[in-house]
Amino acid sequence: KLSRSQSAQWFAKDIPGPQSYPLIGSTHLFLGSDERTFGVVNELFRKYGRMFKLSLGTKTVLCLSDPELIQQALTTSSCQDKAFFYRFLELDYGLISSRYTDWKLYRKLLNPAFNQRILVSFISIFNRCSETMVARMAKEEDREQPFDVLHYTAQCTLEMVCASSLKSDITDDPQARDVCGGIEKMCSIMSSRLFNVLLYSDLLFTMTQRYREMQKLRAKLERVVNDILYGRREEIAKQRHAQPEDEEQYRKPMVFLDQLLHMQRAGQELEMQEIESHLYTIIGAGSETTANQVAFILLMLAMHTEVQDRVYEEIVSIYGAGSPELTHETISAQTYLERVIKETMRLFPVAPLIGRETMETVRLGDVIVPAGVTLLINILTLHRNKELWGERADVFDPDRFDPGQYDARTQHPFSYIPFGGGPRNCIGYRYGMYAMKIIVTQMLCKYRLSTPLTPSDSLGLSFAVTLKVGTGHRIWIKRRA
Ligand code: HEM
Repeated sequence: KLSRSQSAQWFAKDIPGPQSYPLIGSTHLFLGSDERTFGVVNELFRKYGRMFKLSLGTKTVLCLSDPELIQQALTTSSCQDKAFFYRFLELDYGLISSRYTDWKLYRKLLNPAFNQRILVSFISIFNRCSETMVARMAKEEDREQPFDVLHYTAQCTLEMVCASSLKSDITDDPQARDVCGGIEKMCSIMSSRLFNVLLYSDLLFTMTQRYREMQKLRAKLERVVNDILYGRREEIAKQRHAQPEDEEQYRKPMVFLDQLLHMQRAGQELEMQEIESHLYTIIGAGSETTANQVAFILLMLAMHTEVQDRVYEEIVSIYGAGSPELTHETISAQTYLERVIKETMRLFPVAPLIGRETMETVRLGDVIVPAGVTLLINILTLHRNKELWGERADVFDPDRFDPGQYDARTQHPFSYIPFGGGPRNCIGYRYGMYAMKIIVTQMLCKYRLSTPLTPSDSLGLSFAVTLKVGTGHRIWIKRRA
């Protein structure tokens, strides 16, 4: 009888892939800087196309590039466990990493916290946080050296998530400001384990300097999160004491933290460890992704000033001059901005690598895949595949998403998945779209953006859970008349 890893290797014997050696697999290919490693990964996806196998230590990873296979992997119920490397996030109970069986209940109970009515009620919060961010940026006006706009968007999106989903105002809190850089650094340490087989062992990892650094960063984050969590818990207890909740009130959708604190499993509240895991997940997933994505959007607008002018014209035509009055209706009317966001997410999807694990034998295309095999999807190379996006796949062209040009009948639905796909897609995609639209609108109302970077420059992309740029999202800002 074959062991799980032997049967995983055996089924893949005829599938093409790079040279692999005992114990290390193909990880020798990934030595060097993060930028080089990500470059090699992307090159492999481009070279092998449809499907190839990659051995990471003793793990067999099936890499998928074909939208049909990706759709199967993301939607089939027996592929809904997360890949082994999500364990490195150390968020075992949060939505992103949890086991499929636990996840089903979590997702069902947390979905209402992202319903349309709750999101619309966040617009004023997002607007206030964006205005604060733009006001902070005044010190960068007309500077000779460009600055990395990510520093500002990271603080802004963290404040947004805390104020909306966690009901906690952390504006200008120095502890919280520290946390932004901390989350970014933690992501970089966690993702560095993926292509370094020596760090798969928790024991070896705990002996490294990176681990110690991670513990320190986590302790800082814990202080902020605990203040929020225990503060809100006490408030709810006081409210309950003053006015006990009736059945109807209890069933009303609440914001994320309240929904979590009311969540019950078999009549019992969740363990504190589970609640904390959910909180870290939502803070990381909600702020890191949106901050990086919006930084890419601002960089693209700075690079393509004709596109920026069109977005600005649309803003003026909807809001007139002066401070914009943002509502669900006006934001929905910003259709050109939406195309710009979609096109940026095509070229620079901030969650570029996602993975699943087969839970039982499953057929993917013409291959029978046993249980325990990791499936890896590279959203960045999928979105730049010339067979799916044409010869100009690498060119930034928001009109690609003009409803007159975009043909949903010929474009495979899984050729564009910036928010993932299937049941474990992004729970916050509408939240993220609102937040990004509002930040960009506030930025462009006040500033005209430019950058020394050009479309032909290499941005030095790398993977650190989210997509990173070596050059930084460097822009200049000039106040509009
Ligand atoms: C531009 C913004 C965003 C992008 C590009 C993005 C992207 C993604 C992707 C690709 C996934 C799937 C991960 C996988 O398959 O393993 C995901 C999942 C998730 N995202 Fe987002 N996300 C964004 C914003 C947000 C926001 C604002 C929140 C919350 C406030 C959020 C919370 C989550 C959660 C909790 C999951 C796990 C869902 C589950 O498995 O049930 N994301 N996101």
